[in-house]
Amino acid sequence: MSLEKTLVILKPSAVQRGLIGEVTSRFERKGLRLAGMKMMQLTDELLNEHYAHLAGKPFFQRVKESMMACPVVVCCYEGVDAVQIVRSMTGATNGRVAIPGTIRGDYCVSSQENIIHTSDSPKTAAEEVNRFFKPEELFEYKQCTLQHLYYEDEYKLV
Ligand SMILES: Nc1ncnc2c1ncn2[C@@H]1O[C@H](COP(=O)(O)OP(=O)(O)OP(=O)(O)O)[C@@H](O)[C@H]1O
Repeated sequence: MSLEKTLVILKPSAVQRGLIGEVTSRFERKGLRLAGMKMMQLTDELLNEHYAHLAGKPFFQRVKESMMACPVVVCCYEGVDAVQIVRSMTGATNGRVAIPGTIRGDYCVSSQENIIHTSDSPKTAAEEVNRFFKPEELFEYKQCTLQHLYYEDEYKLV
């Protein structure tokens, strides 16, 4: 168990279909804490870095163009084992085979337009959070003035 930060990108398919609230509410309901969130237009340069592992694939250019179709919403979530939790809530790459109950399983029928990107390991998550957010853009919950909302017992409020 470790306290982790992980990156979620609400892709143009989520933005254009008006699914931002639906998807982010799932992570909030689960109990993950939103540490950072912003809308941004991705660039070819940033996507070459982010999707470097896809560089040899026939769909690489098409995926990059899809990711630049409109601004995306980039989120950083924090929680114990957050990387694995978010990844399991995401579901398989192809929305047609992703299990119902997962985000891709519930909201898409495509491999490419699959609603969200989520970091796939703690190492990748650390790199991706660093790629998309400056440290000052992330809220540190340990400085939260309302920590009793999460840890009432430690604050002797119950
Ligand atoms: N066969 C394919 N056809 C079209 N697009 C694809 C295909 N495979 C992957 N992609 C696109 O490239 C993205 C990255 O592919 P990857 O293999 O890293 O999948 P993933 O880890 O499930 O997705 P992500 O990294 O976005 O969370 C996918 O999310 C999808 O948008």
